[in-house]
Amino acid sequence: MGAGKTTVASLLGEAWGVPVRDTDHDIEATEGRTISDIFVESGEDHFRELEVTAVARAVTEHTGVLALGGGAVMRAETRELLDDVPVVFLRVGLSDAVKRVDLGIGRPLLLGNVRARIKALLDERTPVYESVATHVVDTDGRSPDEVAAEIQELLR
Ligand SMILES: Nc1ncnc2c1ncn2[C@@H]1O[C@H](COP(=O)(O)OP(=O)(O)OP(=O)(O)O)[C@@H](O)[C@H]1O
Ligand SMILES: O=C(O)C1=C[C@@H](O)[C@@H](O)[C@H](O)C1
Ligand SMILES: [Mg+2]
Repeated sequence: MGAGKTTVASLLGEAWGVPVRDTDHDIEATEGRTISDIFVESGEDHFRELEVTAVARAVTEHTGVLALGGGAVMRAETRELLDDVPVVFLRVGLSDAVKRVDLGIGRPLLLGNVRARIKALLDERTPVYESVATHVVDTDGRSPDEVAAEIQELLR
């Protein structure tokens, strides 16, 4: 969270003239409720089920840039769906992530101590992100435009 997936996907879509999708947005549109409400009303496990379906649908229907939710690749089913496509891991360190997530509002997994929650998630997830990624781009201290430019070079 706060790595810039949504922001950078949108910049890449503009640069390449291709459609952009974001599975978090797809889930909110299909459900007619926010991610926060889904977590509170139905729980994280239910959100993860919706997320697998959303990624499967996007991978089938969509050609262009796809931004995932921050926890999507923690599910093996989702990782398998990404086997045949380039996957960019936007790496962010604790301090830049904390600055970017605006107290964690709208990000239910960050409720409580935002810094501690991000640290725990980064520790748990970084090896998985690295294993799924075909490309890794550092985002600390760099603007979204700089990050998007590096990805354009990598995927040229
Ligand atoms: N490289 C960057 N430098 C500074 N701010 C950034 C950068 N990338 C994104 N941001 C800002 O950080 C915030 C979070 O970005 P964004 O929503 O794109 O992250 P995300 O990875 O999609 O998060 P989530 O996993 O919650 O969907 C936004 O306000 C965005 O403008
Ligand atoms: O990192 C996560 O687990 C999440 C990230 C967001 O993109 C949303 O998918 C949701 O807030 C959960
Ligand atoms: Mg996002």
